[in-house]
Amino acid sequence: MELLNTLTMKEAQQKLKEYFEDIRLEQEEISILDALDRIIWQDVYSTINVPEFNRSTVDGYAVISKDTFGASESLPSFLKNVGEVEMGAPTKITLRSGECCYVPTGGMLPENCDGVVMVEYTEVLDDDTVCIQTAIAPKENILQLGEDIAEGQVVFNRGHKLRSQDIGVLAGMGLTRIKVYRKPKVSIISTGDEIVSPEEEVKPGQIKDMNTYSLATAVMKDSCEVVAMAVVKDDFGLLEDTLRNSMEVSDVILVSGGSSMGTKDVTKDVINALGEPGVFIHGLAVKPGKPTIVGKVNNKIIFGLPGQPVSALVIYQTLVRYLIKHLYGDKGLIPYITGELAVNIASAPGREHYVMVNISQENEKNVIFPVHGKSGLLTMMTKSVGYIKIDTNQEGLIKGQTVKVYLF
Ligand SMILES: Nc1nc2c(c(=O)[nH]1)N[C@H]1C(S)=C(S)[C@@H](COP(=O)(O)OP(=O)(O)OC[C@H]3O[C@@H](n4cnc5c(N)ncnc54)[C@H](O)[C@@H]3O)O[C@H]1N2
Ligand code: MOO
Repeated sequence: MELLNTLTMKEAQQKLKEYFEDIRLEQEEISILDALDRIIWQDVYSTINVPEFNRSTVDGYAVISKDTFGASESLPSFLKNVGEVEMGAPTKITLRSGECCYVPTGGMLPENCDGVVMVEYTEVLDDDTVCIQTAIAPKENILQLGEDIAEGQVVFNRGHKLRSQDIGVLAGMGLTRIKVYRKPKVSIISTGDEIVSPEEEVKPGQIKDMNTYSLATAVMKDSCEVVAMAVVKDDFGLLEDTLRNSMEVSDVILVSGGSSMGTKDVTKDVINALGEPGVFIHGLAVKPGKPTIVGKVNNKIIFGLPGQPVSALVIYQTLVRYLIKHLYGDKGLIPYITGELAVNIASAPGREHYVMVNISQENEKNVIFPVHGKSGLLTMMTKSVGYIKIDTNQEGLIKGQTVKVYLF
């Protein structure tokens, strides 16, 4: 019997990169309101300064900071009040030594002003005189022209994934449309004679489909477009037809089930029948997820994920996501947090283990608890916040050891 020729996860990622080096997504231009979590296509330069004028960050009196040096509540400085800055309008005031003027938060600073004293530290003595009860340093309580973004500056690099704060900055630079990578189009196919739709009643031996739903939503979360979903019986011809149709409309196809060594596990043979180069990975030295398949046909990427719901999602997170990020040039690192293991965790060397975990916070420390279970039991993942990795050659991890938790 053929044995799975297992690669480490790193080797598999490397191989994926080699096979798909030539596949790139095109760009599209979209409104920034639709751009959350999308990946920037080209470096973004600012054509303006932000802010576009020197402005105050407090409600107070615009001053020449030197005029306040040495001032205190008991020994205040007295400055001549020469007027008021209007919000949202330019000011013509130019301060001379010994003068001040009222400026609201965000208001334009008068010429020569290099700081603002908060109103709390001032007292208006009469129409002409303001008593300053504190000293301020040069540049205190002001934002200078271009201090946030300078004209001509590269604000975002190609490959950056847009977050809400980034979209705010784009708006601040006057950009309401942005070029991003087109979303990868993904088809999700679940195989198995036993799989029925969640709305259907199950007969003995049948189960309700989980993988289509968990994988489709995982893919959406990674800024991909789900173009087709199908449940297919374990039948060579049916799966071949479904895959052929999916290849017409998708960049990536995720098949779950039928990846192992059973007589009805046909995913690998079907991918090979579709064309060259066909399957180039079958078997990973990981747990869960050992029978994973990856193939390439006509520049389309086909994953054969293990049918077990946990294995399918774990391989999605560790391998499929790696490829998706590569496709759209996302340079973002996979975030993790660290914590201390609450207990020993055993592991057999030879495979990289992914152990689901939960976190509790004790004495301001993250304490990490494993959530054990079989890879057919998806609630193992619903009870967890992420997973830790145990290296291929490690025999386990020890209580108290610091570990990285990759969050879902
Ligand atoms: N002789 C061997 N048997 C198995 C091996 C092996 O190396 N040698 N590997 C085991 C491992 S590890 C896994 S994981 C599974 C993978 O099996 P398949 O990819 O062939 O998947 P199926 O047999 O079709 O299904 C496995 C299991 O998952 C359930 N399933 C499938 N699809 C769905 C779905 N869409 N929603 C919910 N649950 C699903 C299915 O009913 C099965 O219970 O192979 C082991 N065997
Ligand atoms: O490794 Mo399989 O992927 O768990 O049950």
